[in-house]
Amino acid sequence: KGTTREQRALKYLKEHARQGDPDSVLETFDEFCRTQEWAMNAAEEKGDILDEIVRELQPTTCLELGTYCGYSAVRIARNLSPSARLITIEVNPDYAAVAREVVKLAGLQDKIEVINLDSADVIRELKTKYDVTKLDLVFLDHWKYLYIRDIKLIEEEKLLKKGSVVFADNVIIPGAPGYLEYIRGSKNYKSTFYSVHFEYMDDMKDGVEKSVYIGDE
Ligand SMILES: COCc1ccccc1-c1cc(O)c2[nH]cnc(=O)c2c1
Ligand SMILES: [Mg+2]
Repeated sequence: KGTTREQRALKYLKEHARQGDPDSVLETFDEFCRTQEWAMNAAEEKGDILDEIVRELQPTTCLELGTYCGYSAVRIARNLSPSARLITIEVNPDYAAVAREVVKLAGLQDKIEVINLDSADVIRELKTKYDVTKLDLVFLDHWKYLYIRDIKLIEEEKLLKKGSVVFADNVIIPGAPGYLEYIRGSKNYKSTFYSVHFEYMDDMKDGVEKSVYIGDE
């Protein structure tokens, strides 16, 4: 058809969602994934846990690795306080382009910055180029073998503080064994595993891991 799945999803959102209404964008995206085409959104049970974390933590500075079409970026940002910000990194230019449109459709372009670069390169520049001092929330949802690389980089950059939350998707499917071993073995985190359904699949189980940073600042 010449269009990509992500472009078809965006078209559906533009035709069916209410402009400027994040809840409508998310509901419409869920409807698309349930009725038209599956997409790898941190939705349903995963999204509910994410909502709970954001509402309880009330983070000021959030970092998401793996924007895809912007579903979880909108899900996070819709619950942020007025001055709070989300930086989301997407290495794939086609995904980043769609995500920027979805963020605009939700009316959240003032809270969300989509960066189309490699996550490691951006993490190294968060303090100098992106005016970040500390990260209150990190959401890992990009390539699973990069979770451990990037969390170590975030620690090296001293971007976490006591109480910062690192939330990781897909720790069962596709799985992030190295990351789980690392984070659960580290004295600097208190980790909790949640068994959840895989997005939009009632007969498949996945897992998400919530880790609270308790280490030295
Ligand atoms: C394109 O693969 C889709 C797929 C197929 C089978 C199993 C898992 C996944 C999957 C699920 C997710 O939530 C994901 N989240 C972020 N980056 C991913 O690559 C990713 C992959
Ligand atoms: Mg995921």
